[in-house]
Amino acid sequence: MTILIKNIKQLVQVRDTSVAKVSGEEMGVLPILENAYLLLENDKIIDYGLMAVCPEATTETQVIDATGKCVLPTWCDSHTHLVYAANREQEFVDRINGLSYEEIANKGGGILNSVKKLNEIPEDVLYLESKKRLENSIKLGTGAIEIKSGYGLTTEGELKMLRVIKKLAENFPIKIKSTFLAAHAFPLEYKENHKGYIDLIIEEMLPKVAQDNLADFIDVFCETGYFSVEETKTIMNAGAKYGLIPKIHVNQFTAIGGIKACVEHQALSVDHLEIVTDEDIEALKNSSTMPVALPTCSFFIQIPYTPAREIIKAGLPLAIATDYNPGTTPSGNMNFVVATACIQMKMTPEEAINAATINGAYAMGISDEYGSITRGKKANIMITKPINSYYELPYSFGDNLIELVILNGTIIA
Ligand SMILES: N=CN[C@@H](CCC(=O)O)C(=O)O
Ligand SMILES: [Zn+2]
Repeated sequence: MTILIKNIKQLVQVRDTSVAKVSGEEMGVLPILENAYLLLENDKIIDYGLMAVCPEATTETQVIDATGKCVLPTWCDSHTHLVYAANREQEFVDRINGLSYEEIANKGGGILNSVKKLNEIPEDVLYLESKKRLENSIKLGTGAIEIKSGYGLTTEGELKMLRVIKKLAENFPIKIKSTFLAAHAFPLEYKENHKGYIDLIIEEMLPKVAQDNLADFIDVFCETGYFSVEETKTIMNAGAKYGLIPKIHVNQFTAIGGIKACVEHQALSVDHLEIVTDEDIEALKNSSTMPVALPTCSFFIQIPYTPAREIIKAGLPLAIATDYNPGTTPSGNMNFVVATACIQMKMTPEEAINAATINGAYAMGISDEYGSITRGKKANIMITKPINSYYELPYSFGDNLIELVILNGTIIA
């Protein structure tokens, strides 16, 4: 199957030479071609260039006229919890009425609320609920996504979540990476017995996850009141024995030295970073760990935004992702993430789009195949509605400007 997209107003994030990620000042550079064409063959990007040298379409070629429209690589959403049983809208109202995330968690809400519901829901219903969310994310332009477990906190519950993620990966054309997050919270019965729960993760859950090949990454909620830095290290070490690379929730509410530990354990990414110290920034310099900001989480639960300007000024890369989950971010809309990054974190549209594409792909270990318009990469692209320029993506926040999504060279939505 060959698709030729013609008359593209702006072909965005075009890179002749693939880069793994962009850092510091490079983040402000977003290569574009104006009045361009893009040629896709089967599941790959074959060619692109200016309309002046656009190839002739054969009779088998499907031609799409993108006059007035922009074409971009699909979003790479590197941090989600989209497999969950039910919404938590009561907590949303509790927060409006003055309770904090911590106070809600202490009342039995928060993660443990989702855990109870997850362990009650049948696996097929969990799949159907999750599938709807994934379909919606795809419609909004997401073409690669990471999904975590972490609402089971029992062996069966965690495996159930991971099996659902695996089934989504088998049934949908979107690229899915899976993360084992049993260390998301301590179940009530282990509140005073941290070692007991960590032993359960390491001795019972991890071998089963590995045996059934259910995860690519391992995650821990490294935070005051959740998993300490020492506990996080123990779990990262255990995961490493099964080849699971760490991608860690850290510095959401407090800075406790977790970032340095993650870097020392070659974490692929450190995610959240709403609270960042100079030591954290130093630890990230010259490392291969991608900082990941989750701006719509900050928006929804009204906590500080990740200091993007400080991170970029230090020469570091930055990715942005949704954090799609029922507690802190009930939205999988990467367009809104890009807009929030620009509006609240003062990222330029160029920086935000780099953060949501090539750097997001890096944070899932897939930037050799996803995250830019590069010959040989996967044909995962999106076409906007007619717009003045790609600036309108963050500018028209709240509108869906994505008209067409193509995944693996097939028109999806
Ligand atoms: N902070 C930890 N985990 C999720 C929230 C989980 C929940 O509240 O259900 C997050 O990334 O924001
Ligand atoms: Zn998260």
